[in-house]
Amino acid sequence: MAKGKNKGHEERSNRKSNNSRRNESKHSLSIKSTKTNFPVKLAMWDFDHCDPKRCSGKKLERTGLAQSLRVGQRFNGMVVSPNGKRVVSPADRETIEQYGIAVVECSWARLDEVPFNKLGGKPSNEVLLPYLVAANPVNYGRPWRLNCVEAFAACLAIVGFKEYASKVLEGFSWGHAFLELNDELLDIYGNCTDSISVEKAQDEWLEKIELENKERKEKMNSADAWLIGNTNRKNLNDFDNSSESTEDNISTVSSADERYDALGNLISNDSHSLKYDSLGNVIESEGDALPPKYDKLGNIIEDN
Ligand SMILES: C[S@@+](CC[C@H](N)C(=O)[O-])C[C@H]1O[C@@H](n2cnc3c(N)ncnc32)[C@H](O)[C@@H]1O
Repeated sequence: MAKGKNKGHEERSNRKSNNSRRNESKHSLSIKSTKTNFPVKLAMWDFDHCDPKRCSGKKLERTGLAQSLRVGQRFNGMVVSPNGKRVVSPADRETIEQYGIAVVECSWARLDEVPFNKLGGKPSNEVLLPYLVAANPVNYGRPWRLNCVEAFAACLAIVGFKEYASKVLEGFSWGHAFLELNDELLDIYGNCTDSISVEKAQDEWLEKIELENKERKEKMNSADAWLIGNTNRKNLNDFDNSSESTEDNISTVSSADERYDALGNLISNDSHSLKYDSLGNVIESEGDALPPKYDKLGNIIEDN
């Protein structure tokens, strides 16, 4: 089992002398994908928070596609991280070609344990990903909460390396679904010029799917009204002991659980409506609420 280099990073870093830290930074500049011929350098700071069997970052490391970095180890490429202050854009292509991409392999629930400012990337290269929907089995259908391999793939596709994006996802049985689910959006972002235009495209997309969700909700409400009419009929039927019942129909419509793909299409329909807490964890709730609104970090800003 490959151990994350940054497990208990603080105890270790206290023991290190300043000199050895300086040497480590110099050493990092020579990182390359030595085991594979993958044309872009992929790296990660791994905090060992996740189950190694389900961890996409560790899998990439095992197959030689990604390399592990130590906290403080310098990395001059793009750092895709929840600490980013702008979104990645096609303008970052050259940096990626030259220096690569790094991600932070950690748990979404333990972001506060990650020393983002000490990792070793250039602050100006720290970027967020724009709105995209996860296809991995842990967070399927959730916006913004991509896993490490999806984050690498998204970044590669946005800067115009779609083929490399497919290649990095190849080892994952669900990998192709990530590019399919986000195909149109990735093309839209890929045709932008800079971070500002990617954010604008994202906001327009979000407005579009919000409008579609509202329309869908209105349609569902009118379907409910129609079924209430039928309930009256059911009461009459009860009188004459008829076996026909509309109950099943009513519960199907009024407790629909909505999860959407990047196009705003319904992708799952369980027995409850989904709501998320600020970490993106699902909390169950009764009723047919609209999906919540998120900020660019995936935090809920308006819970419908
Ligand atoms: C929190 S970890 C979870 C990793 C997961 N355990 C796995 O198996 O890959 C996912 C990492 O991907 C990157 N990432 C995913 N979605 C992102 C987004 N919307 N913005 C910025 N970085 C993102 C970040 O580096 C983040 O730390």
